Amino acid sequence: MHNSLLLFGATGDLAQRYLFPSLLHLLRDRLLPEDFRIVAIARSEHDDAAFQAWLRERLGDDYEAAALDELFRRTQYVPADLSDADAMAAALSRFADRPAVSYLSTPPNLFASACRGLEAAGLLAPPSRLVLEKPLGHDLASAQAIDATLKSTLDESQIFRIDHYLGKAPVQNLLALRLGNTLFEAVWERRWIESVDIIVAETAGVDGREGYYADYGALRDMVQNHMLQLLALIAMEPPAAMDTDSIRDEKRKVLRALRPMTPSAAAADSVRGRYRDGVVDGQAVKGFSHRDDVETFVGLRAWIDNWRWAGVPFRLVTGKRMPSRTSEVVVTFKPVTHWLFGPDERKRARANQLRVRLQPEETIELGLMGSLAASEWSANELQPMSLDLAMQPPKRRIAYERLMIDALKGDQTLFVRDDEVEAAWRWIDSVSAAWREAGTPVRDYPAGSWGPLEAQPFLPRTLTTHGGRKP
Ligand SMILES: NC(=O)C1=CN([C@@H]2O[C@H](COP(=O)(O)OP(=O)(O)OC[C@H]3O[C@@H](n4cnc5c(N)ncnc54)[C@H](OP(=O)(O)O)[C@@H]3O)[C@@H](O)[C@H]2O)C=CC1
Ligand SMILES: O=C1O[C@H](COP(=O)(O)O)[C@@H](O)[C@H](O)[C@H]1O
Repeated sequence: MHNSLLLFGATGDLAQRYLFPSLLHLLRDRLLPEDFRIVAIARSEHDDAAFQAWLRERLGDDYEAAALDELFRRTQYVPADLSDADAMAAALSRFADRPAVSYLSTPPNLFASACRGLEAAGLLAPPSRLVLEKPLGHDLASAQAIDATLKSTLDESQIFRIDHYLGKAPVQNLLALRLGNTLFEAVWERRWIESVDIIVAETAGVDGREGYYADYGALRDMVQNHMLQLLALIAMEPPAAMDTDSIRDEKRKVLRALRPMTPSAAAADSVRGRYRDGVVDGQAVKGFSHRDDVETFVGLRAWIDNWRWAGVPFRLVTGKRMPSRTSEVVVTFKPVTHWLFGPDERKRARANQLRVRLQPEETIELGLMGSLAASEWSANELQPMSLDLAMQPPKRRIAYERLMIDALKGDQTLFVRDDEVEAAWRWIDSVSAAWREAGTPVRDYPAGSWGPLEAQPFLPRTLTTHGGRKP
C-alpha cells in the first residue's frame, strides 16, 4: 500500500465534508500505514498552523482533539496554483521521494495543467497513481481532451476515476442481490420486467457551489456519473468473473447501448426543473436563480437498445431540495400472464416490485400479492403485501474511505474506466443537444416538492410512502 497522499483541493467543500473525515476514520481504525503522510494542497496561502486552525474549526465538534492532532501530525499544507505547472512542480518535487497517490479534488478544468505539474515534479512515474474527482470534463470533447493529457503521461492502470457511489456499501449490495440469487437471475430481463426507476433525491440545495453548478446542472453533476453507474450495474450482463475488467467491460457495453436522446423524444422522455423559494424540513429556503437555464432537477426516460432490455424504460430522477433524502432503485415486474381472480381483486392488484433503498436507511422490499391476512384461504382477500428486509448494517464507512484504501492499494474495481466515461458522456451530450434543439424548458418547482408538475410521470409510486408528497 502506498504511504503518501497528495490531496489537492484540500480547502474545498468535498475535502472538509468527506475527505478529511474519511482520513480521520481510517487513522482511528489503524487502516493506514504507520508512516502515512498527507500533503494538503490548495491555492490559499495558508501555513500549516493556519490550515490546521481552519480545518479544526470545521471538524472540531465532531472529533476529539487527539484524533485531529493525529491527523495534523501527518499532514503538511502546501499552497500551489494548479494552473501554473512550473510553480506547482517547484513546490511539490520534494514529495517525489516515495510513490504517491495524488488526489485531484478540484474543478475538472484544472486536471490537464495539474497533470503537467505533477509530471514535472516526478510525481506520476509508476507506481505513483492519480485519482480524479467527477465530473471528468463538461462533455465528450472536453473529457477526451483531459484523457489525452492523462494518457500522454500515465498508463490506464495508474488512473483512478472516482465515482463515490461505487464506494457505497449498499450499491455493492445491489450487485450481490442481483447476481447472487436464482430468483432474480431468472426474471432479470424484458420479458418479466416492466420498468426500472432510479431516484436520487436530496434535501440539500446548491448552497455554496453556485458557480460550479451553473456550469454543470443536475444532468452533468449527477446523471453523467452516479445515476448512469447505477443503471449500468443494474442492466449489465453478468460478468464472467467479479474482477476489475470483467465488470467494467459489461458496464461499458450497457452504456454504449443507451439510445441517444433526440429532439423529438425530449418532450416525452425528459423534464427539467429548478427549485424556487420553498420550505424543506420545516425551514424556509431560497430558490436557485441564475441567468442561464440550469436545472436542479432532471427526470429522464432512458432506453437500452439490446436484447435484454428492449422496450423497458429506465426512469432516472434526481433533484435538489426535495422533501426527503431518498436514493432508491425500484424494479417493477409485469402483470401475471393470466388473471384468475375477480374484478375487485384486479382493482387492488399491484405489480410485483423489488425496491432497494440505498440511503439514508438501507432496506429491501419485495412487493407481492397474497391473502395471508385472511383467516382462511380466500381469493377475495387477495391484497398487496410486502416482504420487508430492513437491514441493520454495521456502522457504514463513508464511501470515500473505501475508495481511498483501494486507490492506495491499487485496486481499480470500484473506479471508472476511460471507455465507460466516454460512453456516458456520449449519451449525456445527446440529451443536452436534444434539449438545446427542442428548447426544453427549465420548469420551476417549490423547494420541498418532488419537482415540477410535469415530472409526475417520472416518479415511482413508492415515493408517496417515504415522506413528502408527489406533486
Ligand atoms: N462537494 C461535493 O459534494 C462533491 C464534489 N465533487 C467534486 O469534487 C471536486 C471538488 O469539489 P468541491 O470541493 O465541492 O469544490 P470547491 O469549489 O469547494 O473547492 C475547490 C478546491 O480546489 C482548489 N482550487 C481551485 N482552483 C485552484 C487552483 N487554480 N490551484 C489550486 N487549487 C485550486 C480550491 O482551493 P482554494 O480554496 O484555496 O481556492 C479548493 O480547495 C469537483 O470536481 C466536484 O465536482 C464530487 C462529489 C461531491
Ligand atoms: O457528486 C455529487 O454527489 C452529491 C450527493 O452525494 P450523496 O453521497 O450525498 O448522495 C451531490 O450533493 C453533489 O451535488 C454531487 O456533486
